[in-house]
Amino acid sequence: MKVSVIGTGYVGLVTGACLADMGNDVVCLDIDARKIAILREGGIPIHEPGLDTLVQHNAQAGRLHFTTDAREAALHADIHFIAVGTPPDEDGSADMKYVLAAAREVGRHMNRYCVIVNKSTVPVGTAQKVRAAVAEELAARGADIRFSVVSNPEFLKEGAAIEDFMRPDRIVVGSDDEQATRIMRELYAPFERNTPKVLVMDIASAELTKYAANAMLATRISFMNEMALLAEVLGADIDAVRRGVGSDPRIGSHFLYAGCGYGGSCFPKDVAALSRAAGDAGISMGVLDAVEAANERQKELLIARIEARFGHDLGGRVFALWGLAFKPGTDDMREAPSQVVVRALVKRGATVRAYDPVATDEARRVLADVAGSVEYQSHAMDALKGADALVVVTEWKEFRSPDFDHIKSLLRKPIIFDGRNIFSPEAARQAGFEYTGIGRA
Ligand SMILES: NC(=O)c1ccc[n+]([C@@H]2O[C@H](COP(=O)([O-])OP(=O)(O)OC[C@H]3O[C@@H](n4cnc5c(N)ncnc54)[C@H](O)[C@@H]3O)[C@@H](O)[C@H]2O)c1
Ligand SMILES: O=c1ccn([C@@H]2O[C@H](COP(=O)(O)OP(=O)(O)O[C@H]3O[C@H](CO)[C@@H](O)[C@H](O)[C@H]3O)[C@@H](O)[C@H]2O)c(=O)[nH]1
Repeated sequence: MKVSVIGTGYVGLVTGACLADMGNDVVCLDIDARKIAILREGGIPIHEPGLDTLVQHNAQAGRLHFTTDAREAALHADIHFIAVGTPPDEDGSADMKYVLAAAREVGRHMNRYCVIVNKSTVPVGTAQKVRAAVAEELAARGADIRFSVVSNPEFLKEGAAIEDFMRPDRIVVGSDDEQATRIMRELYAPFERNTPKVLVMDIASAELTKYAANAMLATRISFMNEMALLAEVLGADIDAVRRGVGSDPRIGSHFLYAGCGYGGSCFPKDVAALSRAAGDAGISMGVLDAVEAANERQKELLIARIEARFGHDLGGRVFALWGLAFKPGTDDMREAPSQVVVRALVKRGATVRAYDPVATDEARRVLADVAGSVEYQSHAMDALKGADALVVVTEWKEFRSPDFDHIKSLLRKPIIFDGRNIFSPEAARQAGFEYTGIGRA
């Protein structure tokens, strides 16, 4: 099928590459000429395992093209995916300006019936706004062309995006139009060879499903983070509690890991946007507000621990920081807890010696305001030299099998603050470390 993907960011690029790999003829559009130039030259602008090969393979096969020309994309496709950003507005609500601009581009140039698919995470009611924007553009040029708008939220996780897209748990399609539903079913038919995956529902329910899923996952994390604080005080171990709780199939074992808070481009903004939308609809969502508040507190936890150990004034101290990305497997720094930790350490006078396997360039850009006090290292061990303590913020695999003797020989003091509970407290203590995890006595 002929597809255009509007917005070649994280979701757009994964969607475009995967749909091309399934045999569709895909044009990816972006207003960012730099991104498109990188893609045309065979590079990719983000770090996502396997994505470079998938993009190159499909581009070479002639199924995946990149353009900044909205007209070219509009004329090419029968299905247009809108996958642009929906960042938080000043009041926390989702900013729809990119989605509506993308819709207008389609309306301005389309020349035949098409399905416009909203893949961006958008509040309930957006499909109607998209429809109105497209209709306005058609009317402005006196064109009488039929089109359908459907909602098809994306559930992929960064770091596992291709696997998530290609082996979905479910594909949610919100549609009130039989022709559009048929086209979407046909597009996703390759995923349904063994089990049905497409859940067709009304548009409002599809739009809300996306926010409800992210809010539920964020709630689990904040719940476990609060439980971790309690476990510490009561002398319990949150990791044992996690295993005990998660083995109940009604609860399940995923997304129960306590740590130094959730980050990323989705949970923080989507929880805030849902709470805001609920407020606008006259519903107060106390649970969601508590989820947010608990996460803000959790991101400050490592600093509180460091202060309790070293005092408020950290002038002259050096901290080794392992992990900058908001989670392993990505170079994404959006809302990363590391940003809170680094800025707080620097504010108190410390120097940060940071290492991340892939996010250093992104971190340099995002943390430019504290550049003078952050030294980026190319190897994990180099970050430790002469540091007062090791602070673990992201649980990259390469940190998981530590040579404690080596770490100890490089640090000025054998102290570890483990913000992701990746080390065994017993092993660390046996090796002579002062070890502090999250929710572990
Ligand atoms: N990142 C994720 O893991 C993820 C997962 C599921 C859903 N989502 C949702 O998907 C949407 C996109 O997220 P993302 O992380 O891919 O965003 P992103 O910021 O990485 O990319 C958005 C892209 O859209 C482009 N763009 C903006 N306006 C445009 C226009 N009018 N025409 C063409 N291109 C335009 C931007 O230049 C940018 O490259 C958001 O609503 C997000 O909440 C994200
Ligand atoms: O048990 C856990 C699991 C995750 N996290 C943190 O939660 C954040 C988000 O992690 P994850 O959900 O794996 O990453 P995202 O790529 O942001 O994916 C989420 O957000 C996407 C965008 O909406 C959705 O599509 C995905 O389904 C949803 O998992 C990260 O900071 C993790 O460190 C925890 O603290 N504990």
